[in-house]
Amino acid sequence: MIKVGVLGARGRMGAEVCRAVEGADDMELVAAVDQDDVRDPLAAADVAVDFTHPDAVMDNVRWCVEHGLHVVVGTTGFDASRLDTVRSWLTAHGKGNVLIAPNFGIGAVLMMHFAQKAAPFFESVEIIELHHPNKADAPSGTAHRTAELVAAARGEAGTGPSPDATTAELKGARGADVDGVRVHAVRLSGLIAHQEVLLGGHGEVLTVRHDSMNRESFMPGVLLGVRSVAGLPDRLTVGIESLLGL
Ligand SMILES: NC(=O)C1=CN([C@@H]2O[C@H](COP(=O)(O)OP(=O)(O)OC[C@H]3O[C@@H](n4cnc5c(N)ncnc54)[C@H](O)[C@@H]3O)[C@@H](O)[C@H]2O)C=CC1
Ligand SMILES: O=C(O)C1=N[C@H](C(=O)O)C[C@H](O)C1
Repeated sequence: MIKVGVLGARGRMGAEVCRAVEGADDMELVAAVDQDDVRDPLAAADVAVDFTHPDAVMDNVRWCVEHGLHVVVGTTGFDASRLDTVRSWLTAHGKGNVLIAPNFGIGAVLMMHFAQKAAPFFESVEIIELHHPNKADAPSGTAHRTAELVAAARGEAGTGPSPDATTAELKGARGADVDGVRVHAVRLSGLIAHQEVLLGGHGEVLTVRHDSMNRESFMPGVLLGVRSVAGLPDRLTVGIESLLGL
């Protein structure tokens, strides 16, 4: 039986995780913690799951690593510097692994994988992510990671930069620049989480799109992460691609 604690338990995702854990035959929910709650009940867990806020997640991960817990992190906002900081905490503390994934949706992970494979074959690649208007960060962690993966694949293949003749731009019109890939963020009532990767070539456009229709869709990936984190080969794993054999 895997004992699970949830950080952000009263949030949109955290509440979904609590339900999923309580519905899993091989898991027990031992702690459900939210803002201003004491974290001590988490010490009874084998695995902590964090779906909080980019401004809160680092202190939560630090606390969990210091208490020897495995941590599954869905909260976004991780850059290379934050990942290096987590690595330093893991080096200082011998127990526990950390799995950080900007998206636990199986379809979304496949979208990122397909985009990474296709990107070197097209002259232009841009990303449009679309989310509910209650989202705190932009662009999304998924779009940021997709852009990083696309840029790395294009770099390895020697694919040049996407052509862009823009010389007069209203600030923000061309979106964010992530490793040379333009990322555009839409915030719209009625949406949950959606992303399109647009790949343009000579006389053709390939669109890779994923739609998360509800937050339950992320749970198979989250539960896979909870079941897998203890046995991962590295102390820190980013993304669940390796858990899916990609
Ligand atoms: N990796 C993935 O598959 C997914 C990641 N996310 C990410 O998860 C995060 C949360 O998203 P939502 O659940 O929609 O947000 P939300 O705002 O609905 O929930 C966040 C919860 O965390 C709580 N919280 C804030 N600071 C805290 C702290 N220091 N300790 C404990 N709890 C704290 C809040 O009170 C709130 O209940 C965001 O970063 C979002 O981008 C969201 C969906 C899927
Ligand atoms: O805030 C959300 O809702 C989501 N956040 C994650 C991200 O920033 O990529 C994952 C998914 O897009 C939903």
